[in-house]
Amino acid sequence: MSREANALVWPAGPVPADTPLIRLEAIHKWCGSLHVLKGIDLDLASGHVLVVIGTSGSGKSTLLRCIDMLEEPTSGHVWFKGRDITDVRVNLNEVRTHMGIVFQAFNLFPHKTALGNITLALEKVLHMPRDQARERAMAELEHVGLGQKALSHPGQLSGGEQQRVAIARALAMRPDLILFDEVTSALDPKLVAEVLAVMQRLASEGTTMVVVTHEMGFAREVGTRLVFMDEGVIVEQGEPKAVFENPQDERTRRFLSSVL
Ligand SMILES: Nc1ncnc2c1ncn2[C@@H]1O[C@H](COP(=O)(O)OP(=O)(O)OP(=O)(O)O)[C@@H](O)[C@H]1O
Repeated sequence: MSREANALVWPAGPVPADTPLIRLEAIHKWCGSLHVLKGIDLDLASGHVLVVIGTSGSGKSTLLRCIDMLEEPTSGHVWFKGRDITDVRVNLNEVRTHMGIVFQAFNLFPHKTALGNITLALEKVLHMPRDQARERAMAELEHVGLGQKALSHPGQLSGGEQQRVAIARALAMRPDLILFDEVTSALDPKLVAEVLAVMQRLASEGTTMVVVTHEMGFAREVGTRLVFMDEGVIVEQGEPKAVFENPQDERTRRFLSSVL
């Protein structure tokens, strides 16, 4: 059965107060003969900023993409607000309107303005009337400090500004959480700080976020929970400052001493 043909109603009624926003249960992911995720269990409550750090190729981005099922786990379950979204009856397009994702590549339409890119998403995905969509898009551009650049095209914006437009586009959908997949990795170092500052502001406003990052300062200072991955497993997790100051596992110690 194709998922798009499915019409399981979302969300499935009231969610009990103690249900985690996201629960990953025994997630395995194979890519051909490569065992990329080797049994991931993870709960995330609303309001947290979960930072995922680790060695290159350890499976961080794959883990992130399993959360919104852009990568389908080979086995295991992903629960979102108490519903198992690995269930083939769930319409993933519907689920994804509740989860924003921002990638390393900005994925903006070059022929549309910053405002037009966000308005279009609201019209197409949420079927919002144009005037209302423009109003919300403008508010989100102001939110990320780009109100003055609303009518600029992506080619007229710096990489940092384009990424902030992409963040505003994700915010405009009013998702329950936003996934950030190495969003500063392609940026000129001097533009990284402006994007991280926007993310820090969102965190301080209580936005639930999962952030795959190589920015250790951000991970330590802004994260409320930290996961360290190596070779497809979560080696260590905890409160970020505690993990940075007193890593328990030798692999975490080795990694932190190589990057700090
Ligand atoms: N679709 C795929 N097909 C084949 N191999 C894949 C696929 N997706 C991921 N991999 C492999 O899985 C491993 C984990 O990749 P992933 O991008 O999740 O790691 P990462 O921790 O985010 O790495 P980095 O920090 O370098 O971006 C890598 O060896 C990668 O080459």
